Amino acid sequence: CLWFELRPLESVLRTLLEALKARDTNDVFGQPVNIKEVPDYLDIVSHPMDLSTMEAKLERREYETIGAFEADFNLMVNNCLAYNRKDTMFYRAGVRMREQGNTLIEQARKDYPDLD
Ligand SMILES: CCOC(=O)c1ccc2c(c1)NC(=O)[C@@H](C)N2
Repeated sequence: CLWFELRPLESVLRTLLEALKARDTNDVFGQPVNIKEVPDYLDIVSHPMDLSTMEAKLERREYETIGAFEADFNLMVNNCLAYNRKDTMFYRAGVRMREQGNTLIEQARKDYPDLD
């Protein structure tokens, strides 16, 4: 439809974001980490990132390329792997999200090289 043609990047990133949300089955990446619940989080993570924040940035057209979107995705995953111990559900969810997300994002970069 016309919308996709006028803003192909926004359309591709929205589709990517929905696919990432669908793979977040434990819903650990959907919202910012709750600092009241995890008081030492900011001692270790200087730049928090989550899928809802990425969605807000997308809506505000803050991503100019697929690569810029990928950078926030990597930040989100690396924060998770840095904060959580290896023997936690959170850490395993981070490894799985990294694997599944990288596959989705790299495919989008191949399908839409002019958007990267
Ligand atoms: C209601 C308590 O929620 C949490 O403790 C919590 C909730 C979500 C989390 C998280 C912790 N830690 C994380 O590293 C990221 C990936 N997600």
